[in-house]
Amino acid sequence: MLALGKLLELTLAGREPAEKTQLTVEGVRMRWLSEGALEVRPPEARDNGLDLLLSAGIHGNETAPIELLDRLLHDIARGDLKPRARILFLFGNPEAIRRGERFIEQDVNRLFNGRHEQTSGSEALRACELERLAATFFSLPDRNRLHYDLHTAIRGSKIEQFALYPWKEGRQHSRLELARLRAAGMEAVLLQNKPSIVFSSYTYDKLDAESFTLELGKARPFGQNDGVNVDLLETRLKQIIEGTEPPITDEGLDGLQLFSVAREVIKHSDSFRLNLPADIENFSELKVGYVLAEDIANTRWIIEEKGARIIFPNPRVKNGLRAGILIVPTTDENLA
Ligand SMILES: O=C(O)CCC(=O)N[C@@H](CCC(=O)O)C(=O)O
Ligand SMILES: [Zn+2]
Repeated sequence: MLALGKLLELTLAGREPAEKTQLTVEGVRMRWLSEGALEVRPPEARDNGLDLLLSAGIHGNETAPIELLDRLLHDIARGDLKPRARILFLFGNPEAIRRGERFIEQDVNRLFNGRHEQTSGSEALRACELERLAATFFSLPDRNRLHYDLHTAIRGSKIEQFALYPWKEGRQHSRLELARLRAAGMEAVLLQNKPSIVFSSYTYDKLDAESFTLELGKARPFGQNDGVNVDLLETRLKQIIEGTEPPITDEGLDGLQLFSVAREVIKHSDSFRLNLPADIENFSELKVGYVLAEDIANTRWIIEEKGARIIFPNPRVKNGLRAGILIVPTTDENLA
């Protein structure tokens, strides 16, 4: 296998490769761009016009998605997977990956869409670099742009695999992309309804990609991901990469559950208290009238929405950040 196929090993060791560019026997060019960043380019005659950004390890302890990208890269470097798409592989937070932590000082996935400019430190610099790498990658005209930012969650979930679809004023969510996600094993999609500071929102909003955060299961250390079944996603990604994806029909979404955001629960102060059991699962339902959280000056978050569910509850986030998302079921009537 070509040495550049070992991007994860290089990243874990904090090493630069001796050769920055390598060619597979099929003429696929692999180019190391920066720590945890590698571009794959098919020979021009095989290029099908898709630019695919695959990122993982934006949170360093979410290892199943990192292992998945590592397998895809190995296959490409060995010549077993023959890309027709241009691909950018990104391991988001190398230092956090080395330490097995979600982040070191700041959550990188709260530093996009300009947020990194309002702060300092190595993770702000990394967010800036990830924006630059993505912007350069998605700068070629007349190409299809697709970004999957792969994650696993802190807690268990009533719905194991789901996607979050960013929002942009005047842009409709694509039914075709949702059908593709369904085929890739996603059981639900949260349709966002306002701007956000996560990586997928940056590439959706600023770079015109079809972008998604994908949640694939529960976060575990390297080598302990048997419980995270990414078979359907892995198969679909290989088909997308090789240009052999079965045609997606835009008719039924085949049971894909759709949700919209009712409210983001923001932690405003150190007095913030979340009234949920520590082991509550994502997508747990909350009854109308339930006092979900309390914060400074007797402010209370009370459930008003029928059918409300909670995802990503986390009272330990920094003040000013999202400590959970309240979601409600929605329909497919506004899809393009
Ligand atoms: O389990 C959790 O609480 C967080 C899992 C995770 O990292 N999710 C992403 C979602 C990004 C998005 O909103 O699109 C995150 O919180 O950064
Ligand atoms: Zn994550």
